[in-house]
Amino acid sequence: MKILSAAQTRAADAFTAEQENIPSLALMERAASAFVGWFENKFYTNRVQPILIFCGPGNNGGDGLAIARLLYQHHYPVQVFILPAAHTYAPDFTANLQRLPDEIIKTYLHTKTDCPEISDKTIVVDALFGTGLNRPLTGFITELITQINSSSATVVAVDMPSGLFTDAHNKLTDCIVQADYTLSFELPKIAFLLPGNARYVGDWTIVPIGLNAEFISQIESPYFFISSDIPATILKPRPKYSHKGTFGHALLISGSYGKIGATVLSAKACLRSGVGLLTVHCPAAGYTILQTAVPEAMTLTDKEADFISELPDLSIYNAIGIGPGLGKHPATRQMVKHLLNTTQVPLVIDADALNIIAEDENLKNALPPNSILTPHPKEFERLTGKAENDYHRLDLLKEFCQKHSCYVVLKGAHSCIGTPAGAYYFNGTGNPGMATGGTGDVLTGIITALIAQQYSALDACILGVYLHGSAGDIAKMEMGEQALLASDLIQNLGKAFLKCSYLTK
Ligand SMILES: NC(=O)C1=CN([C@@H]2O[C@H](COP(=O)(O)OP(=O)(O)OC[C@H]3O[C@@H](n4cnc5c(N)ncnc54)[C@H](O)[C@@H]3O)[C@@H](O)[C@H]2O)[C@H](O)CC1
Ligand SMILES: [K+]
Repeated sequence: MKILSAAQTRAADAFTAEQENIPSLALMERAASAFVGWFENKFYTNRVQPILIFCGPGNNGGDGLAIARLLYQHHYPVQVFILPAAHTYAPDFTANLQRLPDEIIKTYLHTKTDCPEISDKTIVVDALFGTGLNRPLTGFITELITQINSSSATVVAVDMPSGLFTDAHNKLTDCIVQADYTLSFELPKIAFLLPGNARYVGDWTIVPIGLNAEFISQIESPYFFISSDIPATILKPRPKYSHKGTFGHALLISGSYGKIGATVLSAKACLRSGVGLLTVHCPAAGYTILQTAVPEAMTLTDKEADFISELPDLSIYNAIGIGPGLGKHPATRQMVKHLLNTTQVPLVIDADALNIIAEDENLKNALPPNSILTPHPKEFERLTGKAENDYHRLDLLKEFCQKHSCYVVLKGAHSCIGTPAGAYYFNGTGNPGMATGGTGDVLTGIITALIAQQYSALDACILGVYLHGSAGDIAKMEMGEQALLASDLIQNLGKAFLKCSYLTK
């Protein structure tokens, strides 16, 4: 699914209104009724809690007024608070103000003293500003927002938490609504996918309002959100007359003393992701562990007991994953250097292999084209230097991928894949239960298996992060978040593949 900027969203809005002959007021009504549908589902038993709806002067405020009318018609106790307009109110705002039933109490807010008390039991609907925000909020509005944020009310933002830019950096000092929920229209916003904005956006949901699909498919955007639509088109069925040679032979270079568990996790994930054959090269100390824990994998041992110092013959492998549990012994560093200088097979690089590469500019420049790097934010910082903010980090991601012709999976709540073409793909699956040791090793195994099966680097990254998160979500349904282990992801990879394959039908 494409992610549009604020300006592109406005264009899609205008195009839909014009081409489909839908007045913008009708589009606003769709948005309001989609909001109310979601709201009733969420708070359906509740006709007692007062609902305070704060409306700004633009179309976001217009949504708020339409929402107030619809909720009132559904017998919710709503009150409306209206900000003054600097110049004029948006036409659809005015139209909805005229349609507001007289029974709804409406208050114009001019100064802080006009602001209502916001008790714990209240639901606040934030319809102050949406995608039209064009500068940080100032003056009396910030006092109102501070009051909303310091209350214990449940805060629901319409389209955007007010004060948050849709696609640009906010300063830490900007005044922004801290919503518990954000209900947004048609497509996710970039701002929802960045870790620094989590405290403003809360739990976000997208509802369709029927913007013109053709227009959206034609518009150029470097940003994509991975929901089931993309992976379902990528996943390839296994042909009837296939054999293990059809699905590639992967090599996993992994492990050091005390970290053979990472190798086991990565190897199992690789095997559970459809690879034809897997060979693991590990320190000699890992031999019995691997042969026992992962009998399906062939095991090659290093001459060293506790770390990896040498490379096997690489000529028979069509995918190489390196890094989980590797350690940074000087001999291991040499091995990594040797690998980068001798192979043209794209690599899947994780953990200490990334750290070793980060410490040597020559190694970064030696990355085989189309390699895939899977850093967490700290490893990414070692590779590129410190980012000033989330948007700057996206710039660094793009620069790195372009400079080194590689793909980077920047891991996080919405893992972001950067590509050499300058695109960004944000993942939509996964949950906080996956923030536990070993889940990264599992991802390396999955992506390595997909590369071995001849998926392109981009498809392997997209399908890999999606299945990884989906396996986590399936595991969460059984055991919640706290008890979730990396092994549970492996256990549920089969179900994640099945779920994805049903969507391809
Ligand atoms: N996306 C869609 O398809 C639909 C969106 N809808 C809703 O419309 C808003 C966007 O509305 P817009 O009128 O463009 O902008 P806002 O309401 O967010 O605000 C514009 C309003 O505010 C003034 N302003 C901007 N920044 C500031 C500031 N820092 N301080 C004070 N005032 C500011 C600006 O000058 C305007 O007067 C979108 O989010 C949806 O909620 C449609 O309802 C349905 C279709
Ligand atoms: K809002």
